[in-house]
Amino acid sequence: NSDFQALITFKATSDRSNLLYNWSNSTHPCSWLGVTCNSNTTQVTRLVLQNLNLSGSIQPLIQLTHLRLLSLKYNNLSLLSSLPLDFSSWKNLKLLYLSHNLFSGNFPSGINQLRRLRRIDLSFNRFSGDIPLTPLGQLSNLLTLQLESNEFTGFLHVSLQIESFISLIEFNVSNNKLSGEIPKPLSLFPSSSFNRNKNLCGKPLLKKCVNETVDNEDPLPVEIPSGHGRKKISIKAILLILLIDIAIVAFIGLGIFLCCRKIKRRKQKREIKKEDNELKKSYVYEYGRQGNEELVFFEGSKRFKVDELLKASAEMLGKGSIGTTYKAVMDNGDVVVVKRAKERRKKKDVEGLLKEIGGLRHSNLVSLRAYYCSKDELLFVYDFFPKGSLHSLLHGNRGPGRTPLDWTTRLKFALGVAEGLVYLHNASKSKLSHGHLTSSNVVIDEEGSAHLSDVALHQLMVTAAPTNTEYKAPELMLNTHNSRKSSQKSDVYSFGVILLEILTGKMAMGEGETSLVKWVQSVVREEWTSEVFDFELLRYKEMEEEMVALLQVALLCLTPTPHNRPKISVVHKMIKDIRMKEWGEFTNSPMNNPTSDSSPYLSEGTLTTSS
Ligand SMILES: Nc1ncnc2c1ncn2[C@@H]1O[C@H](COP(=O)(O)OP(=O)(O)OP(=O)(O)O)[C@@H](O)[C@H]1O
Repeated sequence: NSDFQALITFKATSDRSNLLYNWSNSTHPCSWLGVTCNSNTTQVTRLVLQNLNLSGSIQPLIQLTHLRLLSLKYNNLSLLSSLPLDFSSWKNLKLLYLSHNLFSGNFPSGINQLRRLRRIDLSFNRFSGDIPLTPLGQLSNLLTLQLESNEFTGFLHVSLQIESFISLIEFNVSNNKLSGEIPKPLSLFPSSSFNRNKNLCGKPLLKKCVNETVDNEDPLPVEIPSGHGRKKISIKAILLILLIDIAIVAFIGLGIFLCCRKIKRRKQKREIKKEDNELKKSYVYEYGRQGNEELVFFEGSKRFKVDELLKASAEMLGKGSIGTTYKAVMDNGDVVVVKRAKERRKKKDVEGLLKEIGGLRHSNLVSLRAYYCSKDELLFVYDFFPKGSLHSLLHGNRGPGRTPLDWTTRLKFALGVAEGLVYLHNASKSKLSHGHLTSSNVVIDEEGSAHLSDVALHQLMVTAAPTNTEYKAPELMLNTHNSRKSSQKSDVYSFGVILLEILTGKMAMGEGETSLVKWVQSVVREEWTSEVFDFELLRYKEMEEEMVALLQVALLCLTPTPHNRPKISVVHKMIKDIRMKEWGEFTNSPMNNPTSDSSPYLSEGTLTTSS
């Protein structure tokens, strides 16, 4: 086996202190210190040999083509002779940690071909020469690039044609010998990323760059013939004319773009208005024709008449599998959500279950305030939650300007949803279940608490089935005859999917062909657990244990057979146990303090108990 042969050669040349004493023929190489293999124990996938006084060359390890993690931190490894390092054979490598060694020479070649790379740490070595930033910028999965405390020279050149370093969250080239201006894509990193480079200048460093182009007479005047003989136009003037031309074209383009957008928006508004009118019309029609149907309110709600609801200005929030949801602002300022079901039902068939649903009261549920059921119309009235859904907080506006969701807030959402479900599952003898738990059916209040909406609504419907199959438990997918019959155990499965969304920041449908559930399960199987977490969570390194614990809870909820899936009360307890500190402290979360100008990330500090 070439992998094992490579390990033996490496030990022979590098382990002079014989600290790799169990690397012997009497045991299988996959059980050797620091070695992890694939499932058929034929190839090495991880090699972690830190602080083992290893010296000499890593050349033999280049053979390990299935490596995903290589960490050789804190050794005395270097290059033998003047052989250049070529890492291009490590096609599967995701994490590369070579810091605190004696590597020298140019930046190892072939790194920019390792498309799966997420972290590169070459810090505290003696690498010299240029940093090939433009090729490295094409590594679209790269999260960290640590090159500090080496002897790199030259300019930090980044090609602007490509969206360089779009994924990078940590970058450090401090304490090198770099010079010139820091390019724009990198200037967003803190000054600590660039400090101690004598000749580096520009943002974020305080040192301004002095324009080195000499402003003397134009060295190369260009002669252009004119009607009156020859006139000299400088290169500067030509550039200026070109720039003005480009600006005019851009201006016209922008004008056209804005016009198109305005027309499109007007069209959308007209469509929404049409839908609103439709809603109003149907009320008028019903009310006018039958005259005897009214909204049925549940205990504790402020009451109003259907015609008051009619006068309200309505805005469509979205269309779901049940029907269309509107936000309605009444004349007295009251704001409610009206859900208009696609399906018509006879009042006698639904009022029993609706009474049960209307009687549910819990701080993590959206209470049904009222319903309206006539021959042609079925409406549900709820309170309005201005912060919107968990889905929009997690996945909305993922571009620049997004406010990241900190870990504590996410953990609080998870606990809130679990608490709502525990209440729901124990609220009645009829063993109510939610039936369509998704992140868009979890809305968030002003205090940052999660509330389950659309509770049990699908159980009222005959034809409308939940469309988002990503949340459906396997037993609902397989049993077509009974596929609409959700259960408390299928709620637990859907909750598992929501937990994965909270942890990964990815949508349930996943990317490409693979659903989120399948993707997470495959990554975890390959022991890349921490790789699944949302990059917004990567800065909470000290809380990774809590994330891993919540991931384990999520995977338990996703157990394929309902019989082996835990009850929600067990799941709730497990989430509660993740953080042993008082959960009451969550009220300090920045979600609850919108006036706080501190970064959301700082909220983690508020968790330390005073005791
Ligand atoms: N009480 C509420 N307050 C604020 N927003 C709400 C409320 N109820 C629902 N919404 C939002 O309105 C939008 C439309 O909701 P709707 O339930 O009709 O569809 P959906 O949740 O996207 O789809 P489906 O329920 O079929 O999965 C969603 O973005 C949802 O988060």
